[in-house]
Amino acid sequence: MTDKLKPLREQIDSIDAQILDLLNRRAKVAQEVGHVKAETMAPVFRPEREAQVLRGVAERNPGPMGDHEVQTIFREIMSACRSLEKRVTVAYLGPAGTFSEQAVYQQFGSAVEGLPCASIDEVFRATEAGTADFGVVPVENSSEGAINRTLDLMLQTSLLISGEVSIAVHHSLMSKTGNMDGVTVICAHSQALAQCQVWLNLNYPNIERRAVASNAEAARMASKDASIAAIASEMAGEQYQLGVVKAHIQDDPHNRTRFAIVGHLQTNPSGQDQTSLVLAVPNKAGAVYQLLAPLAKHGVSMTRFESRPARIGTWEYYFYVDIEGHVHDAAVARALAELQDNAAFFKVLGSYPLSLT
Ligand SMILES: O=C(O)C(=O)C[C@]1(C(=O)O)C=C[C@@H](O)C=C1
Repeated sequence: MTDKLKPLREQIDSIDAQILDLLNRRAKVAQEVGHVKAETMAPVFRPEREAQVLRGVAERNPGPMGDHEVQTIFREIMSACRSLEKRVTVAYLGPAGTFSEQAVYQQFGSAVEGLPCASIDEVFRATEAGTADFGVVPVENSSEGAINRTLDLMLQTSLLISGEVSIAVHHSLMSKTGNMDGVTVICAHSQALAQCQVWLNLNYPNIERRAVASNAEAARMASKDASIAAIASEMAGEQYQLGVVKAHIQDDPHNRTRFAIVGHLQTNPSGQDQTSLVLAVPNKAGAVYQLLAPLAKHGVSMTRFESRPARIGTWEYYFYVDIEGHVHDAAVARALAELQDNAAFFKVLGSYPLSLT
């Protein structure tokens, strides 16, 4: 056994030495890129370039390593190289251990400075003020729909969307002891309580449910008090040393949340992009149909259409629309110019690479 292992491990050692050498050669080139960018004040984080690199390695991957695993490794390599140019600070809805934090690492890799914020409003404020280079905010959940606060803030902000991330959301019921003995209340964010309501009605119909600021806050509370159980990610549970009563209790096994990366950056085309808009029309028959007609005329696909009541009285609704393509694509530019002419309100929230997952 050991005789057979020894030469194989020697091969691995030799390959590791080559990988290490290549990684550092890549890092030195990234440092040079950093110097060029510093001279021209160019942005360090380039989402379109990172998306192209990650798509490229998956396309060229001969296996046996899976495409997702290869992309995860290259995401970390770019994160480490980027941090040699500048360590990017990213604000998110905290505390640490939330799905928002997971979204930060999924987009930026682990060589990033996370800035946990108490609310979605604060994520926008910190990014607008430059305390953080970027912010990560939840946009919609596959079972609960839009995150209305984010949509409302998108309307007012000067920030642009520069990327999106989709996270699989798995909730676990956890407590200090790992069982429900003596538990009188189950705490979680209201969204998580809603996403687990069928399971909770079946299994713990008589235990009080209490909405708190975040799932991570629920986990922190449960770590201090044995009468409290929390619904949170297992990552949050580990952080607060909770025992798992039952894993994956969300009603929809495919539950996902989509997050937007917001910042001051205008992202260049990556080849596979999406553009987010907010629109409003005068309140008359056929207005929405007319408004969207230029998209069909120029062959631009709409991938999302969401309405929010306007609370200022002038128009009835704001429409949040995602379309395929980048504002710099000729067909998209033509469609948007015509669309803007018919709209009572028109705002481009940003063009950015489609998320990998
Ligand atoms: O190509 C660049 O602009 C780089 O800075 C290099 C690099 C990389 O490591 O590949 C790092 C950071 C950017 O976000 C994109 C790519």
